[in-house]
Amino acid sequence: MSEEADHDHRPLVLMHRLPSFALPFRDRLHSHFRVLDPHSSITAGETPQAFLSRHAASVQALITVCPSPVAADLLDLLPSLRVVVGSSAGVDHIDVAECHRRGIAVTNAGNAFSEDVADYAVALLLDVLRRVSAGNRFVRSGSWPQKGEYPLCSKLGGKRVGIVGMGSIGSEVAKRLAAFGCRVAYNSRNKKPSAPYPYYANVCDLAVNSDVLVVCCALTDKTHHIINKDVLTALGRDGIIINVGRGALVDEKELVQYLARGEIGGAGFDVFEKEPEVPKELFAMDNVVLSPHRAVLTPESFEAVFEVIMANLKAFFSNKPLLSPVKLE
Ligand SMILES: O=CC(=O)O
Repeated sequence: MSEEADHDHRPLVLMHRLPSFALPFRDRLHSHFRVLDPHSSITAGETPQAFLSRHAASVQALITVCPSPVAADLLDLLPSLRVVVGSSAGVDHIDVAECHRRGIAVTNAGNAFSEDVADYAVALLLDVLRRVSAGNRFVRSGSWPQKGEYPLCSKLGGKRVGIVGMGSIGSEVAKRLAAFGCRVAYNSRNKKPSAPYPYYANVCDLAVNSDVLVVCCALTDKTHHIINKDVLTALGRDGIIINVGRGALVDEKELVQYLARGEIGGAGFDVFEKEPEVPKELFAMDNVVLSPHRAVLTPESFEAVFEVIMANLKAFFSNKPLLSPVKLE
């Protein structure tokens, strides 16, 4: 770093492995913080590890992007780190317990993505039920009208939708689907006084009473494979699974087999257990809609998340309450 930077007392913020489309935000951070960005500051031939050890000692804040892991090995390189500012809603890539053990605060994207993710969940569900993508393929392949009648699809209104995770994304999904005339119920760690829908403490009970499950809870040790064999069996052969949370919320291997055997009616995935790997069996299934983890990605969401990042950083360095702190489970 330059001598000038040595006399600059603004906190040093490391932007860790940010995708190139997030880089314009770097310039806007400059007004309040010194910004260390390996993308543009790394010396030719230097490894990211070597770059970090050169600058790490004074880094006080880390802006991180999912799924880049933040765990003990990275934290060991950053002895002055005081806050990890997550740019995603999910923080399963951050070892929150380890951060808290070291006295490092953690924040996430708060509600910045909730509306866009909820829109996307509805889009996937509509697509699976009404076969929009499948119809698109049918027409483009020249099958219409040569290959006979296109099969009937199914109406959204009136469906019993079980929402797994009634956080800010879940409540936006509920609001939208209630407006479509769906009967919404939910499962969450706790009953939410603010959610005017039937609550099921057990996901299997929710599945038995649902035509569709929309999965949008946080991935933790407790929710890993929350959608398992028992839940799929309870949902039944006409049931539909939409996952906009994290791949590992669903036992993907089981779900693929249930779909292959016709024991689940359809699925919409924005996330996968080992993304970007997608089980090949899904490619041939017309009752499945696949998406490359894009539910959050709109310019509007990006602007909103930048505001949240900035607000968290400013609050942290002026000893004010954080906007979206992540607490230990
Ligand atoms: O997947 C994206 C997020 O967690 O914000």
